[in-house]
Amino acid sequence: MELQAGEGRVIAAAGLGRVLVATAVPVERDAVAKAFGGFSPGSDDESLGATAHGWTDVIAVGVGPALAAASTASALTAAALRGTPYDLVVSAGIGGGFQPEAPVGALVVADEIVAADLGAETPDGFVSVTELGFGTVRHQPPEDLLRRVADAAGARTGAVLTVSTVTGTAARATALRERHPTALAEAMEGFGVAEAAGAHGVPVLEIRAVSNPVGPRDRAAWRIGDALAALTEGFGKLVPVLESWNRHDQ
Ligand SMILES: O=C(O)c1cccc(C(=O)CC[C@H]2O[C@@H](n3cnc4c(=O)[nH]cnc43)[C@H](O)[C@@H]2O)c1
Repeated sequence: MELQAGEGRVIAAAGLGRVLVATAVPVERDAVAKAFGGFSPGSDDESLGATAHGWTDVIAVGVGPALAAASTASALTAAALRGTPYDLVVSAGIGGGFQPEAPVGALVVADEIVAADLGAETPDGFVSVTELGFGTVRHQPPEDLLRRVADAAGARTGAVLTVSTVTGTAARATALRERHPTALAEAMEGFGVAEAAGAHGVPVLEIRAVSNPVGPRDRAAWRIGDALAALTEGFGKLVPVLESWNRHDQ
């Protein structure tokens, strides 16, 4: 069914969920929006660059966990104040893939969203803020939904790490994998988006298309165009899953 801008409220009223997709940068936002048939006029929130697709808004929230958290929280609050709250938040974009499990061009759906460098270095190694007694370093997407999304999109599932510094050495890639053996990808926004969603009591997913291997810095190895194409193709396949998702499925 082709939806026009503005129909989101009607659909939400009928019980289907409203979805906020948060990418870091506009080129990722546009790649996701393409899967929904491109932009529709009548954005719900022009100041945040939101683009209405009936039941889904796709916005660029900025690079890094702090800006992503602040922008996502603003969008969630604005929607709630309008009386059209979101039922699901999806952090999406390109990311680094741990080799060989997540090759360039692969799609990864997070079964855990982990803040991998939020903690303290000690003589005995890294200690997370949770181990230090402060807050959480992980968010758990709804199991049933993430499996349905991954199956539909042909994606791998595993932990997606959020880092503030892009990994640039083999030693750091190895250290991350030792601490997080199920990690398939790293990126810079997922945990921030998840913290905002958690503060609003809204479930979260993270979907990453692999643009580069996690490891020694090699700009020539980036395949951003391929990753953006994979993002569009993946979202195209999972639109029906999101369309039928309902917060009562949680
Ligand atoms: O300068 C570098 O070596 C470098 C390598 C990979 C990515 C970057 C970025 O500045 C992109 C940050 C942007 O893209 C996401 N992203 C893509 N690949 C990775 C990665 O390997 N590790 C972390 N983040 C990545 C990220 O979510 C940001 O939105 C620079």
